[in-house]
Amino acid sequence: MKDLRSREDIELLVDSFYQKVQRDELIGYIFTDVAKVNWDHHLPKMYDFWEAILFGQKGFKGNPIEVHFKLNQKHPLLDSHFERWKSIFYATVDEYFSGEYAQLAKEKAQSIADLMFFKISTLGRPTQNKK
Ligand code: HEM
Repeated sequence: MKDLRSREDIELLVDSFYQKVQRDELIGYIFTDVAKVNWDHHLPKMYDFWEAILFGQKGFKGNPIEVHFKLNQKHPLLDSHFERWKSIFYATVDEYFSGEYAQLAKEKAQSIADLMFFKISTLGRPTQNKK
């Protein structure tokens, strides 16, 4: 199996990840019904995000903490949601890629997800962030 090395690889990973996310019974509706995500807009943004995280490219413009903070106010994001997000992400990486960068993608996803949940649950609305 090949490693995750190019923009094309990231596109495959991100497209496949969000296809699974949309169909997921625990978190899918947050994307499709709560946030009503415009995928034509969101997917290219996520390609840029992962290209920045993994390969240091400069294309990503956004404020993920702010976006999820607002989303959490609309609909509480729980620890269980983040755990599911991570497990789908890891499974998708492992389905297509293996190697140093595949490993890095999973480690970065974990640390960003955990930090994001920590910030949301401590600075956001603490009483709503119980499991
Ligand atoms: C249960 C967990 C999560 C949920 C429900 C969630 C949901 C969302 C939603 C609804 C958006 C806005 C999409 C749009 O309308 O354009 C978004 C944006 C985004 N998400 Fe998440 N997300 C989660 C976890 C994560 C994690 C762990 C990461 C990173 C590792 C991440 C990275 C991003 C980025 C980079 C954006 C774009 C931010 C921007 O536009 O500035 N998300 N997410």
